[in-house]
Amino acid sequence: MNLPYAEPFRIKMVEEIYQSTRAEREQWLKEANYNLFNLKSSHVYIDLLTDSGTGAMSDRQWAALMTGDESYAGSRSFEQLQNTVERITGFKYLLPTHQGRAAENVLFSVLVKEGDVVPGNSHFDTTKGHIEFRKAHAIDCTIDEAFDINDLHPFKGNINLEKLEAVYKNHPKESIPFCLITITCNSSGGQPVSLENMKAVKALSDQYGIPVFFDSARFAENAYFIKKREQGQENRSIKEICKEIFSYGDGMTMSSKKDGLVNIGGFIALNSEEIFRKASNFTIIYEGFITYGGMAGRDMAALAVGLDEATEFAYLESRISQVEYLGNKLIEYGIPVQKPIGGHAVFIDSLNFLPNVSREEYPAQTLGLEIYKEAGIRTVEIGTLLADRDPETRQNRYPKLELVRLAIPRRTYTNNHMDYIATAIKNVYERREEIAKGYKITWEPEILRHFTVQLEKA
Ligand SMILES: Cc1ncc(COP(=O)(O)O)c(/C=N/[C@@H](Cc2ccccc2)C(=O)O)c1O
Repeated sequence: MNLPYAEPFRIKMVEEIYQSTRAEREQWLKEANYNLFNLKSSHVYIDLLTDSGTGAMSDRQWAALMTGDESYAGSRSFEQLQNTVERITGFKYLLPTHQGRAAENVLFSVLVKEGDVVPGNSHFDTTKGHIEFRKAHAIDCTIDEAFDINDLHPFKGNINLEKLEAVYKNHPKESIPFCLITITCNSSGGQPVSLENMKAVKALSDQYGIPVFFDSARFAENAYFIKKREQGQENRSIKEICKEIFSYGDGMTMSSKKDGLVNIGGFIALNSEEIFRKASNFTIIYEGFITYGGMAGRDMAALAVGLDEATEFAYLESRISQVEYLGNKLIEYGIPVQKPIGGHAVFIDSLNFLPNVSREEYPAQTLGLEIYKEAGIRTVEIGTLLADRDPETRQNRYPKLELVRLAIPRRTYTNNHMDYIATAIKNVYERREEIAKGYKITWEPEILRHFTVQLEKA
């Protein structure tokens, strides 16, 4: 009999988590203005709000913390990180930042100006926010299959080359600073981009003289899907595939809080010395000197180890199998989810789940609140709230998919927790007809409203 899969690690430290009653949770939601970001972590039993910075570090990463070099300039830890980034990505120049959106802020301060357009697959919230904040426009060229949750296309993060070429033809080259490929594609459900598509995007972009950058938050998970799903890749190592991925780009931004396996950190990595020099000035203004950029030496040391661990097949097989385990349980219960299951999260289609809640009353947010009430599980809305209002018309932008994301932190929960989550969602699904009213906004900020929006029952 074949031996079953099991984690390639054992647990050496645990952190207590707390159960609560439904009555307590209903009160806490009211106090939180029905925004799950406002809950105290001690009021959350299983936290699926994000996979960003919420994973567990390894013993070797904790050991690396003790060796951190906190020198202001020329830190040994920076050198370790720089060598690791170059070895994995091939990019020569490195600028650390305190997290991913800081890397976007620095790089876009150099490359993005008012009136520009930035095509790509689906840009995620802070990335789009940093483009629109500069009065530029993000253009989503994702393949149409990505928006049919039942279509089993293996690479739903792919860019439609006709859509991309139309952008290149309809806008002057000077107003297209770069094409951005997000790997994996968070907004379409943690869906990967194939090597073939990356290669074709790079060739088309070279033809029009447009640079290509990667938003690389979950690049290792993308490489895993390439190895498992793309013809001819099955015998290559994750690290070999990563090197080829980045060979199709001119640079990258990175939120190390995901596939860096650390709790804080980000970076920019580039081949262009000119862009590096210009971005260095903004790093000094916004983040810190260019050999630490808002990160402590110890965090850079832990990140150097984390990047090596995150690009190992055994770890990725374990991490992604757990997400798939939860996704398959929900599919077994008949719950509408984005398929194939994403790399870092399971995404529930709230429009199919709650047909009686109108889009104007934020069905995905409504479902997330019901799941919390049911079992103390925190999720996040990836739908109209996250999509923000149109910068010009200030009208709600209704995305094709109205999703509740169950983001699974790395090396943190067991499959018992996955079973608990699946049962809780099944319970809500069985009473979905009773849920007919959603929520309305009582206050929201100008941009990136989903983090701080305040709501009340409609
Ligand atoms: C593809 C991609 N590119 C850049 C960044 C910015 O990186 P950073 O500034 O956060 O380090 C992110 C952040 N993604 C977080 C954001 C979030 C959303 C909801 C709840 C909590 C957090 C998430 O998906 O969970 C990302 O996904």
